[in-house]
Amino acid sequence: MRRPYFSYMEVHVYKTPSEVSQELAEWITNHIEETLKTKNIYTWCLTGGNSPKELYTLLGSAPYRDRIDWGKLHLFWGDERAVPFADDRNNAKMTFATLIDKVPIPRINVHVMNTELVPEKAAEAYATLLHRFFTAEGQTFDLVLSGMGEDGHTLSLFPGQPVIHETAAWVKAYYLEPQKMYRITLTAPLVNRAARVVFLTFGPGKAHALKEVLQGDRNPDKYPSQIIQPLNGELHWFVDEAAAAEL
Ligand SMILES: O=C1O[C@H](COP(=O)(O)O)[C@@H](O)[C@H](O)[C@H]1O
Repeated sequence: MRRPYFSYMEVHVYKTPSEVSQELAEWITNHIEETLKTKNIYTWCLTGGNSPKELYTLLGSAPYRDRIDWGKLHLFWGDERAVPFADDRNNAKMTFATLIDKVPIPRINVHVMNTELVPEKAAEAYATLLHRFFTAEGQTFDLVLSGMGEDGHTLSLFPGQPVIHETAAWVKAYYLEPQKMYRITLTAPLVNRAARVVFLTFGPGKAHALKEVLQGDRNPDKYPSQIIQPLNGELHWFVDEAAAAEL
């Protein structure tokens, strides 16, 4: 088994995707409550994809909605497809529909990637925004929620793309030829300084990639999720039994 070198890693396995979402809703709510006992704001980087929809719906409903001090949260996104906000493929659009429109968070605390700009400018603008919250060293987000595709990608770090190995820029835009689309993504140097990174992933289609990411030889070009290794923070995987079947 590949030995992780980050400070802490835990794999949380539950029977069904719904159980995973419920446990993670409780876990995130507890983390927000605990963190806000000692800090005034909680910075949370969100993920797109299908996996978080039930989680977001739970967090936008009682009892979680009422336990969270939404005025102290700042929401960001880990990646975005360079399509208008109104496009169903837009990650932020999905998050508004499932969570943000249901909770009393000030709009000024919700930091979407501006896909009206050309992608490189959108990445630059997002990096500038992030520099208002985080310094060049030390902890960044309180929480990064991430997903993993069947091909092992996370954020918009897709297999074989040079952006996987970015060491300086916090945000990058690039043309993803197989999808004929620009992607805008946070990079490992920023995400790996989060206090906690949580991957949420389900289903038999993810089982092989999950085994390779956690137990295979190091090969982030093939399995980009391996590049996410919080330096001083915690890494958690919330998965269902089907995704965990090959571990
Ligand atoms: O392309 C993307 O996919 C991943 C994984 O999505 P899922 O539907 O398999 O959960 C997601 O984390 C990322 O934000 C999205 O842009």
